[in-house]
Amino acid sequence: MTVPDGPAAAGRSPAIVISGAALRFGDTCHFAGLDLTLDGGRTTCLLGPSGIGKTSLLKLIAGLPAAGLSGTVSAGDGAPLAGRIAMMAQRDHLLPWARLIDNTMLGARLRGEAPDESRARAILTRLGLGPAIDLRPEALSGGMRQRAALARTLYEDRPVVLMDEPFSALDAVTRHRLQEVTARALAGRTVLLVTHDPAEALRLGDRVLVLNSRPGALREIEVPGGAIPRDQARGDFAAALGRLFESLGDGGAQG
Ligand SMILES: Nc1ncnc2c1ncn2[C@@H]1O[C@H](COP(=O)(O)OP(=O)(O)OP(=O)(O)O)[C@@H](O)[C@H]1O
Repeated sequence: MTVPDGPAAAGRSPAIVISGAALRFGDTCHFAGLDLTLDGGRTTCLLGPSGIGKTSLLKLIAGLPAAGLSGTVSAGDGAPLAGRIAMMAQRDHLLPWARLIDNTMLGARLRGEAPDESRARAILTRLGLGPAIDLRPEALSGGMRQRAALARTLYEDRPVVLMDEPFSALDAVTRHRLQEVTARALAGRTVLLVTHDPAEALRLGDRVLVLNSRPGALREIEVPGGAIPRDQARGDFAAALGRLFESLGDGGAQG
């Protein structure tokens, strides 16, 4: 079987409204008063210096408790967000004793649902992990483990997907190919993707935002034209890349 591109519920991928988000530890404020709406059914890429609070923002949206973090998050359609979000964290969180295919279907098992092995196989094959389906995590390379975590996230088939540097451990060719596979699989969903790779953000993002070192300040970067994943050979891609590097270089400060 094949993996369908985009969600069956593409039209039901809600906007996400974040209000008054803050990350503070004692006298240190990483961001405060941050308001952001993620467009429903579209991909937003978030960049910013290490330690600025990008992962924390993902945790806030996912409803994961974390020290120092506050703010409200709601769905634009007014329905609860619980059960509608899949998150791919920086750490793969693979169970060491479980085969790759069982790690992929872990969420279903934990929820007491019947796992769909043929769908899991199709996703793993599409991510280039077909030959590794029966291996345990100790036998996987770092890049394979990251693809395993990606497979588990895609298997969840949620309308809202949060991804924290999902391709950071991959070689350039595999990264490029999996950006395409992932973009197709997530088309029509509400996606927030954190990355340190400016070209990746411009390939995949309907919107590209930089979280800067002035607490709570987000800067939106004008994106190039073209369908996602965008063609890096376009002239306006290089221009957008220049703007994005400039923004990252000055801490994302608003000009
Ligand atoms: N318990 C804590 N006490 C003090 N500071 C903390 C604590 N937990 C997290 N932090 C700080 O919160 C900040 C935000 O962390 P976060 O992981 O969200 O950043 P990030 O932008 O995702 O970083 P990276 O790009 O390196 O992944 C970091 O500077 C971190 O040091």
